[in-house]
Amino acid sequence: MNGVLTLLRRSPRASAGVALLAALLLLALCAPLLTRYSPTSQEFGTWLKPGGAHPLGTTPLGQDIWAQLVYGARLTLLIGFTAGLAATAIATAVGLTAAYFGGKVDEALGVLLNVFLVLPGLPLLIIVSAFLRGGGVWSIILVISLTGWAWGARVLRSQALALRNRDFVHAAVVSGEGPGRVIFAEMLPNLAGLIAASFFGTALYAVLSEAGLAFLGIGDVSQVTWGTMLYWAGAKGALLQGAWWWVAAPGLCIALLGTAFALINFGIDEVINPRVVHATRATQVLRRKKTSSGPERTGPAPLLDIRHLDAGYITPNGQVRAVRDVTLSVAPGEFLGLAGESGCGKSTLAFAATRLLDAPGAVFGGEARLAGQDLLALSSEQLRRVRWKDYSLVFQASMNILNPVLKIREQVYDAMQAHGVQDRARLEARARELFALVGLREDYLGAYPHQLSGGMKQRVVIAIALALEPKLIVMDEPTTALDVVVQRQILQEVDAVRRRLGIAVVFITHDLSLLVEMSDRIAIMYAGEVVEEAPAHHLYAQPKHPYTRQLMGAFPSLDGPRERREGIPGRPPPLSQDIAYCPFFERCPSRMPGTCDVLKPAKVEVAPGQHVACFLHSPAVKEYPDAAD
Ligand SMILES: Nc1ncnc2c1ncn2[C@@H]1O[C@H](COP(=O)(O)OP(=O)(O)OP(=O)(O)O)[C@@H](O)[C@H]1O
Repeated sequence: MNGVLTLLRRSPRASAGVALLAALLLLALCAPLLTRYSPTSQEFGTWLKPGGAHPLGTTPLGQDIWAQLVYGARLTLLIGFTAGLAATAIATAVGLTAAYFGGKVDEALGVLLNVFLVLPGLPLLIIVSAFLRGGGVWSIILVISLTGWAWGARVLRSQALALRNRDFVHAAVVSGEGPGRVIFAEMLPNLAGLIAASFFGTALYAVLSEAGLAFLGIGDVSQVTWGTMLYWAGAKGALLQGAWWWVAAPGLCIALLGTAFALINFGIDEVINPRVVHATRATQVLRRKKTSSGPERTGPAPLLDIRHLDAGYITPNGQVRAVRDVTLSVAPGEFLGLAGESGCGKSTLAFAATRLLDAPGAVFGGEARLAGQDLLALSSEQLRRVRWKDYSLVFQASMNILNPVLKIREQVYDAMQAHGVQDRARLEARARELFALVGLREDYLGAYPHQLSGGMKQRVVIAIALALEPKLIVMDEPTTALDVVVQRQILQEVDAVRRRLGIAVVFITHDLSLLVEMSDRIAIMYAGEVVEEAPAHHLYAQPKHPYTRQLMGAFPSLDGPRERREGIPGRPPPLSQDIAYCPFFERCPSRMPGTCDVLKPAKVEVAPGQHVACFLHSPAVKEYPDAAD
């Protein structure tokens, strides 16, 4: 309803179209009030001129033309609306199914679509209606619906394809919502304007097709429609007899109806296009959790256990191995920070381990276990059940997962509903509780995403990620787009919540000083490998890997005077090549030619919980203690 009001307010064309359509609808509905005569009765004089009891005269069969016009409006509008609805329903179903499923489904539907698009409209209509002759007005509706859906389907498919790649749709998929729910609850509302425009476009096509078919004498010409009026006027030589009004009246009505549909169609386009252009947003949520024990770790059994994970991208120029033989684990309730320069593979690691790496991304080998369950071996249905409930993920562009046309409340409900919580009172209570947890006022539940600031949307996404109390949340630079103060506030709240609920967090960022403050343990990645991992305070006080040291040096210290910081000279090796030696060799100030550029250092435990992959700390170089410290 709000949408219709907005349309009328913003578009004078749509208002004019709606007014015209309303007038024609009134004509059809009030037919018995507008004439005393039946449209089919033949009781009057023939070829009477307009005037007196017959405002539009009579036909050569003695029928009242005005009565035919007002009653004819009923069937004409019925055909327009019903065929428009049916064709739009087919177009929407085909367009969205093709876009959502993609691949072979899209190809098959694309072939069907192209066949219907290249078949010439009128001949097709004539052939199909010849087959369905005798079915009365419903066969005409069927013919028009079957021949009129393809254009709408093509437009809807291309828009739905763009929508399918939007973050909020990805987030809905990974949060466990089934295809039906994603299509109808997430994608469809965003296509409402386009679907409405498609409906009015198809209704216009239906009215014109009916008139064309009727004029050619195809279909049931005993029915009274504006089209069959034209047919009889032509067949009886109305123009030759000088009865031009018999042709003009239905012709004008068809033109007015067509104009009304076209105006509404234009109006919708006018209003929805800018919205489509401006509708952007950011935030992604997923989840994950894991358990298993790694040989290098002592203490509690890990929740997330990544072993020898190899992942990356398949490009036309070969494989990019962005994650190389990574073994990493996270204990229940632990805050693990993952740091490293841009492009070192942090996001790829998070995506690969949580089964979110889409093509051209691929996992080449290894394991990622969550509470003992091998995530990489799960079917999509099993995965759907695990995500959201057991683990969630908050991504860099975290505001994008919020659907612009749904209220925040529905989006907070969605994840819970997808996992079986249906009771409205429970949903509402939980939503309020979550908002309190992330420091948002409850009344924002009733707002739309555009009414919230970036920081607030970020909190909403984090609230959604917490909705089912997952055991693990992976956060990939979740606050990068926000200012430092908001960033810190949000992180402090996340930390407080995870401590209270015992949730483990994997936190990815470039900002090592932030990690040192927040994390229990930190893993440093370089060129796709984890080169050092250690308890946060240990890493801060005693970084062992030359890369970690340089990375520390590139950030301001937590205390002490302000001073100029230098970046790390040089660049990491390209991840498209094999690196059978220390990947940091070229940039390392302590490199040992003949060793570091020939062999790969294994990870060794240099202090409790501190593992380093560097020959400076391997037994072979223990004789160079000075170099190691
Ligand atoms: N779609 C892709 N196709 C090919 N290579 C890719 C693709 N996406 C990422 N890469 C490459 O994979 C490597 C790792 O990228 P990734 O985004 O995981 O790094 P990151 O450490 O998370 O970086 P950032 O901190 O900038 O997000 C980079 O070298 C990047 O160029």
